[in-house]
Amino acid sequence: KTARRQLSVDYYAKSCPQLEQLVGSVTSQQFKETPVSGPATIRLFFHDCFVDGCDGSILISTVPGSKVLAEKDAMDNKDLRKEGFESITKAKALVESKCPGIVSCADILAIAARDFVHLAGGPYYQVKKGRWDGQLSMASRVPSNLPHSNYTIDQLIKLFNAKGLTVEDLVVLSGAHTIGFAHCNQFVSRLYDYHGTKKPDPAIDPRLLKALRMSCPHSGGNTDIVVPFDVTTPFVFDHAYYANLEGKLGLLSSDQALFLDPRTKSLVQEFGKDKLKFFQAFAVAMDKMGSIDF
Ligand code: HEM
Ligand SMILES: [Ca+2]
Ligand SMILES: [Ca+2]
Repeated sequence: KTARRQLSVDYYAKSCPQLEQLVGSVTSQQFKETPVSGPATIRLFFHDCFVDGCDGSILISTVPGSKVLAEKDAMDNKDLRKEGFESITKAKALVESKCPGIVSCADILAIAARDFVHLAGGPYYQVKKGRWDGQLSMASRVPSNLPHSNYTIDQLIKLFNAKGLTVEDLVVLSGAHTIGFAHCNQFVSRLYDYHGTKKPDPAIDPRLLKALRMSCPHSGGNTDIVVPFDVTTPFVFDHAYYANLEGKLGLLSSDQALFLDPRTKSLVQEFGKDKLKFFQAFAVAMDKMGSIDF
C-alpha cells in the first residue's frame, strides 16, 4: 500500500453530500428490526481496522474454489454475526444508487459503527473519511493481529501499541463490551478449570459464576449459546462495563484483567465513575482506531 492517506470529515462534501443520511437511514432501520446489528457492526469495524488497517478487507469473500481463504473465513472471524455484514451491504447498495462509484465500503463501515454506538445510547462523534478499499484479504493475516480472550495485559498492550494505540485506548475501546454477547467457549475455562487448577477463576463473582455455569456446561453444551458481556445493560451503550469489572462481573479473562493489572486498574475506576469522560475518550479512541492504516 501507499503512504498514509489524509482522512477528513468533509471528504465527500462535494461528491456525495447526503452520504451520512443515506447510511443513517439504513442503520436506524436495522437497529429497530435487529438490535444485535449494533454490536455486530462495531465489532466488524474493529476486526477490519486491526488487520492491515481500515480498508474493508473484512468484507471481502473468499473466491469460490480458491485455496486462499479471505479474512472473514479465518477462525477468529467465524463468530462475527451476519447482521454486521448485512448492515454494510444494505448501506453500500443505497449509497451506490445515489453516489455510484464514489464511497468506499471502509468509510461506510466507519460511519455505520458510529451510528450504532449512538443509537445504543453512546456518544455521537464526527467520522473522518477517505479510506480506500483494499484488494487483499487473507485469513493468514488474522490470528497475529487480533487479540484473544485469554490474552494477558502484556499481550494486549503490545498488540494495541503495534497499532499505534495506547494503554488508555485499550481500556477505553474494551468498553465496547458494554453491549453484545460472547459464546461459551470464549470463557468456559474460567468457570471450571482456571489455568489447570480444576477450580474456577477466583476473580468471578460467585453469583455470576453460578449463572454462567447454567448457560455453559463444562462440556457437551450447545455451542450456539451466547451470554451478554454486560450483565446489567447488555443493549445500552453506557459505562456499566467498568463498574462490572470492579464487581468481578467481567466476562472474558481479558476484560477482568483490566481491573487486576495496576497499569489499567485506575483507568477502569475513572471510567466507572465518569460516564462523560468515558464517552469523550471513546469518541477519540474510535477516531484513532479508524485511522489505522498500514
Ligand atoms: C481488547 C481486546 C479484545 C478482545 C480479547 C475481544 C474479544 C472478543 C470476543 C471473544 C468476543 C465474543 C465473540 C463471540 O463469542 O461471538 C467479542 C465480542 C465483541 N467485541 Fe471484542 N474484544 C476486544 C476488543 C474489542 C474492541 C476494541 C471492540 C470495539 C471497539 C470490541 C467490540 C466487540 C463487540 C461489540 C462484541 C459483541 C459482538 C456481538 O454481540 O455480535 N471488542 N470480543
Ligand atoms: Ca482491514
Ligand atoms: Ca451496557
